[in-house]
Amino acid sequence: MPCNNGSRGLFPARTLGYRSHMSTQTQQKPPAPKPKPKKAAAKNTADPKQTPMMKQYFALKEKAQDCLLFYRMGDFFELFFEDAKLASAALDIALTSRGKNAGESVPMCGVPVHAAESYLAKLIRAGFKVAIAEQTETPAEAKERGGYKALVARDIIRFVTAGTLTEDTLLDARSDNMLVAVAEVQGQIGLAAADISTGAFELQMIPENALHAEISRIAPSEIICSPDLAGKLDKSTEWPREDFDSQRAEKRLKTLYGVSTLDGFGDFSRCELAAAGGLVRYVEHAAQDDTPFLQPPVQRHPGEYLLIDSATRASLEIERTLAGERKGSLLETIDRTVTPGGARLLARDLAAPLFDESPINTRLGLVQWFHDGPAIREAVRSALKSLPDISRALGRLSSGRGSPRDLGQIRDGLAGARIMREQLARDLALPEMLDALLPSLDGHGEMVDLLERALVETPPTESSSGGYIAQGFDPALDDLRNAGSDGRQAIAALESRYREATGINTLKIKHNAVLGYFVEVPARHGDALMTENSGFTHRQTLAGAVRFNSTELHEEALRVTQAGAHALAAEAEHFAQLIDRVLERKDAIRASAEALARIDVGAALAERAAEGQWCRPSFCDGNLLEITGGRHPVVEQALSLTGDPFVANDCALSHAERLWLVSGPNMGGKSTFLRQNALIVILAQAGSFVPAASARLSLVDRLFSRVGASDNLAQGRSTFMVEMVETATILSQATEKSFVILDEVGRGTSTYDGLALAWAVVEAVHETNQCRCLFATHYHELTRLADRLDALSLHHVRAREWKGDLVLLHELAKGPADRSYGLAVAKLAGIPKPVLKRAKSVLDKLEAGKAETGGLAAGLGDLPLFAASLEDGEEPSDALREQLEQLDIDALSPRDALEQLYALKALLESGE
Ligand SMILES: Nc1ncnc2c1ncn2[C@@H]1O[C@H](COP(=O)(O)OP(=O)(O)OP(=O)(O)O)[C@@H](O)[C@H]1O
Repeated sequence: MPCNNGSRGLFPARTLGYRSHMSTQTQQKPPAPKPKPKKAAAKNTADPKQTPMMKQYFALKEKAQDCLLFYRMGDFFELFFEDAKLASAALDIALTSRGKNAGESVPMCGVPVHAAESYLAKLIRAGFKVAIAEQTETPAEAKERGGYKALVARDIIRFVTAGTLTEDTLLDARSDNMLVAVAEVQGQIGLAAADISTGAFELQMIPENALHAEISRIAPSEIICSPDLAGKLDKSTEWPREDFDSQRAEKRLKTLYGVSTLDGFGDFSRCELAAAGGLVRYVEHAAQDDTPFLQPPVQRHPGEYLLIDSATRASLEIERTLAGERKGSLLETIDRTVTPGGARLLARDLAAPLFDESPINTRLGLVQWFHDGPAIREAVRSALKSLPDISRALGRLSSGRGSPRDLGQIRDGLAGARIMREQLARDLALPEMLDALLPSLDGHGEMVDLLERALVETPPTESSSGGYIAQGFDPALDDLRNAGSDGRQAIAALESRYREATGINTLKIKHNAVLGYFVEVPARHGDALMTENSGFTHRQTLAGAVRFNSTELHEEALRVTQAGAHALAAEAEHFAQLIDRVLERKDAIRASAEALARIDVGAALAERAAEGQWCRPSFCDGNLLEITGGRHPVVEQALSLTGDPFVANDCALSHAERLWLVSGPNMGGKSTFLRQNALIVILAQAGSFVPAASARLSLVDRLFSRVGASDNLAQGRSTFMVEMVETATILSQATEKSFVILDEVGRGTSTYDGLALAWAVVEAVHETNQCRCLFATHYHELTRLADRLDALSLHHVRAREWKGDLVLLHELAKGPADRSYGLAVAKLAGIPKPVLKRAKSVLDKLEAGKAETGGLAAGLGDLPLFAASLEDGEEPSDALREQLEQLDIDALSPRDALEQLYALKALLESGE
């Protein structure tokens, strides 16, 4: 039975030699993680008559826990029991059965080994995890060990999970693939995030209320956490608490990086260490104790970034639309990167805009340089296009899953980087960012030369068949190859000689995997070669042909196969040495990859800016947001497909005019205006030009967006409840430096309740949070607030009725809207005429009533302001509270404490 010893993908070259190492490692492993029975596992029914194979299967399944078990049998990975049912349904492949267990037939399905990656991709995407059980010895070894009937030993060589992938075919080239681990130590939360495919690794300590926002920024493929946190995190996998122990974690990290102290990487808190330790252990487990490829951890400080909570992130459709699509998102609209590394970096930048002017300006300087130099931009972008993804090639090589093609990619990527450096260095006035990046594009000369000499031009993705070491690199290898080809020529010559000698023109020398080389003649000539002195030995008779061997053929064949085997071994040795050489320089290679990605992002943003006539934003102190001619990039792009122009609008917020109340008809463009300003803030702080004629802003620390109730954000909770939860978050967290967009707060409930809430929220934002805010509303009554709130001003989107039809101008103007145009919009939408007519008569009645009673907001005229009413509410004295405040608990003996409790209780009952 062949054992795959290819060098890439799921089947690292270590499958066989790995055995002893694995068995010792397996014994040392900490207790297996508690299974999370997300998907049903195979049912292990004890059956006294179980075959040895079934016993082995169940032992492996026990180890695989909540993963589907791919059990290697010959050229197939087989799945049994529940696993087979789940996989056959998910993969749409036939479910069969094999033998019996506990009297019932065993469901089974299988996938061919050579196509396993594509099936795996499907399963992982469907949310499964898969354990790969390989044969760890050959049938011959098994026979030697345990006699004729011995079962081939198998073991799990890898757990394939969404967060621990490295294979090209299983990953999206343009997105990071993040694994997150969360740990809690003494009430503090640590978060570790890593992309195993590139080795990126970051740690941070975060307040619990920022955890979800951070997870939504990272958008991980997989989350693991200790059992006590499992309830707090959706879609997470529990992992044993001991792996999150901070002391063990520290040791694990020191071993991983071969250092005696972690001080050189940062001053990590216990919770950060715990999270990092859990993550490293999980990755080690997934790769069955292979050392994970992880860069030294980078410490992240939340204060360095613009904070965006998950609801805001979702509603602004930054990386994905509300429907979960990349298409239609801000990212898709601005992404002009030409390399996968650049695309991933742009997504990261956009997910975490900065809160520090200096690095933003450094990024903007790069964009500006490419913006102002279309020729160099074009040249750089076309050079980048042809470069391979070095980060991921390096990731695969580091994790032992590399192929000769990955070495070729490193060679081509670094050669390209060197040329790019030469090209860029010709310019004397480089921006600060390029000055800093250029040195890391070079310095690999010797290694690139080596790879150029050693590898063929297009190395294969499989190392097992050889053929990737270039001719002339190793004379001994060339000799072996020559010996092989001499042998093959000699065999060809032998064929002609035999034809002549036997007079059989149809005689052929052929080769197959079972017999090796043999002489074949049609059946009718078989007898002629059967004679004793013919020099041929009979091997096989088929229906139409007879096959023979000969001493000469045997000798030549031996020469060919031996030379071939030696050549393969020589290539494998070179392969291992070349990988070592590359890994010696992995930090420098990674720096080159990062520099290329940054250059790609800079040039891509410049390209986008030039395409859309975007401007460079500038920053100032205070609380300003001054945009002239601002546009919504996604809506503008959508409109351009139909040829409709986008109407640009200005926004001018400052501390003295920090709250704009925007009213106007439905479909008038209120939401678009609100969102475009939020997107401009994100783009600016991410270091991009922005879709506007000019933009000046003071840095925003937190961005909040609360979208209209009809926008279908709510899933699981009622729409109004979601609206209120999000509004509550804004009111409790927005600071003077924040920017808030509130779209139709209060719409999701009865008119009176809605208006009352909207009213109170506007007052609170104005008086307490004092942040910059755009507030869109249909409650005309709110305009009265302009009289009492100094920093609130009124604006509306313009519309006109022309010949009975509504014309939406999408243009923002000062002052309140004159009317709501609700019926006119309904007409536009095609509401039947009788319904419209009826609505009109109801409206007339309502308006007549409003004139009599003063309308919905009658009686609000003498309502005290929000802040004033708060003060009123806080005033009454409270003896109980006062007495409690005076208590010095630390100074109390237990007896005194009890007495105090009695006294407090008595006070409460006295009603004072
Ligand atoms: N500035 C603009 N220029 C051109 N078209 C625009 C502009 N703003 C909005 N639109 C168009 O109008 C549509 C509706 O805009 P939007 O959703 O912002 O209106 P709205 O006032 O918030 O409506 P509602 O009150 O019903 O929520 C957009 O999808 C877009 O097609």
